[in-house]
Amino acid sequence: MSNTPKIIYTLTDEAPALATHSLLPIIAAYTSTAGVSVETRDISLAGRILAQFPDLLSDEQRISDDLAELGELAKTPEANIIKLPNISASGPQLKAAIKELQSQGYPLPDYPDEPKNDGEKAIKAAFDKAKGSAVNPVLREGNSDRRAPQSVKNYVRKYPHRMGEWSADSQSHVAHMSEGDFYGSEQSATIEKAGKLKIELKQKDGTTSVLKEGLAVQEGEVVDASRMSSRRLRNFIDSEIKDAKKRGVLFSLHLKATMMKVSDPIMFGIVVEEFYKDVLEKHADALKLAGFSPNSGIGDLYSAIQSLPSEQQEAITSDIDALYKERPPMAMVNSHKGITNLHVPSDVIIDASMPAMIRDSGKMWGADDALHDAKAVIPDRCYAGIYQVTIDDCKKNGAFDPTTMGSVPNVGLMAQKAEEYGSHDKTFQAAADGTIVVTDENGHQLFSHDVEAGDIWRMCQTKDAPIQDWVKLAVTRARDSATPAIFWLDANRAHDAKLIEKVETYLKDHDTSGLDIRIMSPEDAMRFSLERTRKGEDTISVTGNVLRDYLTDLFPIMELGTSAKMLSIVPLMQGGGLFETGAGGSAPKHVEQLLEQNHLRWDSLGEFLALAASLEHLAKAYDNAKAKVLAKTLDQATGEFLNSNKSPSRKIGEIDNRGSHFYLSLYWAQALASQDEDAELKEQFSELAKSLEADEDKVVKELTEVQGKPVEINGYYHPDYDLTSQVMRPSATLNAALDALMKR
Ligand SMILES: NC(=O)C1=CN([C@@H]2O[C@H](COP(=O)(O)OP(=O)(O)OC[C@H]3O[C@@H](n4cnc5c(N)ncnc54)[C@H](OP(=O)(O)O)[C@@H]3O)[C@@H](O)[C@H]2O)C=CC1
Ligand SMILES: O=C(O)CCC(=O)C(=O)O
Ligand SMILES: [Mg+2]
Repeated sequence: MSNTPKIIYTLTDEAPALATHSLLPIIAAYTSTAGVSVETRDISLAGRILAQFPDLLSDEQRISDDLAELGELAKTPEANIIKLPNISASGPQLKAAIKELQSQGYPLPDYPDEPKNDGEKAIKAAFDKAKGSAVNPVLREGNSDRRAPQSVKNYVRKYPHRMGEWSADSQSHVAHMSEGDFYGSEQSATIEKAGKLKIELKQKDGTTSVLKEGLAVQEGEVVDASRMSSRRLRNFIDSEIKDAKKRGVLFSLHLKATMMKVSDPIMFGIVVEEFYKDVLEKHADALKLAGFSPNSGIGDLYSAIQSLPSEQQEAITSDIDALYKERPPMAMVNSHKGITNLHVPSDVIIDASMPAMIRDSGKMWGADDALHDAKAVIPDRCYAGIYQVTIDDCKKNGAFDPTTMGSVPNVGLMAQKAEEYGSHDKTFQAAADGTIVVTDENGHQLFSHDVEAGDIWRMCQTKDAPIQDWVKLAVTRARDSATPAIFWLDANRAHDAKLIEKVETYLKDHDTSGLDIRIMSPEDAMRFSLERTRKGEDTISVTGNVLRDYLTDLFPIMELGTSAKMLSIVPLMQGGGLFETGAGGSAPKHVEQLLEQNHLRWDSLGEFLALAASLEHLAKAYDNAKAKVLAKTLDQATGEFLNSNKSPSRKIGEIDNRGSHFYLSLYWAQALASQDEDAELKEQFSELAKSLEADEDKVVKELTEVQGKPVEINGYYHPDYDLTSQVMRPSATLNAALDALMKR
């Protein structure tokens, strides 16, 4: 253990990155009083891209690979990382970020969609390291513990968010495949002896190609493989488009093209091809020439065709407009701007999009700017059913009531790239008809799937140590909060059946006397948890990686209005701590509002909660009494902050993110001034508390009077740092007070 206590605060993207410019100076000033240093590391999309190309950049432009460094740090006991949400870039976002960096003078190459030689292949591979969910799997060397603290539940009971009303005759529903999907084809095995696996495609024509070899597996780890038939997916989409039209409901698609960065963009592309089939077939040659890629969404068509003659552009766009009349109405991301559900693969991300629909009466926005019932297409069956169960419950019992409902915290298996979310380097689209087989070093065959050209095949790994740690975490949580804990595992699914064996074994390692721990299929577990939650009872969900992601948006969004109010801890397996902020994303819409009106509605509650947990961890690890006092008083300040309802408003002229930071610092200083555990802190903060109290009106005025006008920060993915700081720190009075604290 090194001697200097250190917290690493991550610099990310969009709204959380903007908020950091205002919050970090407060955190740095307060923690400096306990001898804690706060260092930043850049894991933003722009930073991740630049770190890939050191040789192309000048000395001033070159930056270190902070993500790689943090990935290593996460494997050590010293790790104390506060991780804010970052962009998990889809193809279009990655290209936009590259373009912006090029325009700022960074000599980066273009993204080669179809690399033609080894040089281009290397460039694509470098960019792809920054693509999709590139950060979280690297840092998550532990399982996840996400919950709504009692203070937050109390706040919501006092200031409940709005929930849309549900009607029993809602036509909204989930549509999933009934055959040919990943669920139906899964094969699973537990590895008996460490070794190496090989994945091959044995083509019908007799040739064999190696897709991957030397894939290391550990003893006791669970591996599985499954296949999504592209033909069956196409058939399914075709019939669901017709069904949506017949029922008069919106057509919407819910995937996770960011986290599942290889398989889901392909599935997204197939849906785009089916929905716009007639137009895409009619103009196939022109669109090929223009470089349109369906996997990037129909938005890509509109940019690609710019290179075509204008008559051809018009012919294509008017055919699309005509097609919309034939097709079912589409769920919209932004009806004013004509952005549909199929525009960009990262616009509709299932973990957040399904809960938002369920919170809003089961409806989504149509092109007419009104809410309508919708068909939510979630092709694979592994997890689709949980949303249908929730919809059925709302139809029967009405919307959930945030003032009375219980809570569903989550203990999620995610360490060491567990399950589907670690499958990208083992996901392939079959180049030809044949069989994909997996064999070990002795030639023993583990899995075999017949595939047709275009099918998606993927393999997942779930290591044994993370499973043991997950079971332990579940038992600890159940004990600490005296709450039933349910393992959401489906005995009829090959992978889950293997996990059930392990869970049953590892539960015996712990004292579970008096605890209510059960294993249920996801749908039964959902029914059980919803029934309890309606009665105000809490139920811990213990799930794999995907359900961890889905449930930690679904329940917080119903219970708290947003997953930003979650406490999200990752106890790292080597003893360090990773403190994630909230469970949601980087809120691009919030950036838009800041740029247009200088108002940032981002709620940093997740950051406050994470910081308190990080300080508490640090206090224990370094036996630092002052850090302990800081953690305790920050908790009190957060309680007061919630109680006084100083969360950012959505309205111009009222306190926004920056105002909420001021109030947190005021309450934190007051709590430090009132405590008697540390006289030095008491003295330092008494003075600050007094000056902040005296200046409250002045600071709030300085923070709100700047609103209502557009601001410029010179970039979206890579804004100017100093300019952004100026925008985010408009109160000279608050800045001076913090400077004075730092100088002491
Ligand atoms: N951990 C991570 O790093 C994660 C990253 N992402 C990434 O974030 C980006 C955007 O994803 P998206 O699915 O749109 O989800 P977001 O969570 O960013 O946004 C959905 C909506 O949730 C609300 N919201 C989210 N966070 C806050 C907050 N702190 N305060 C107030 N409201 C909040 C906002 O609602 P309203 O507009 O009504 O205010 C927002 O528009 C993507 O690039 C995605 O890959 C997504 C999830 C996790
Ligand atoms: O890493 C990502 O892309 C998203 C992560 C996420 O949604 C989550 O962990 O809840
Ligand atoms: Mg999520």
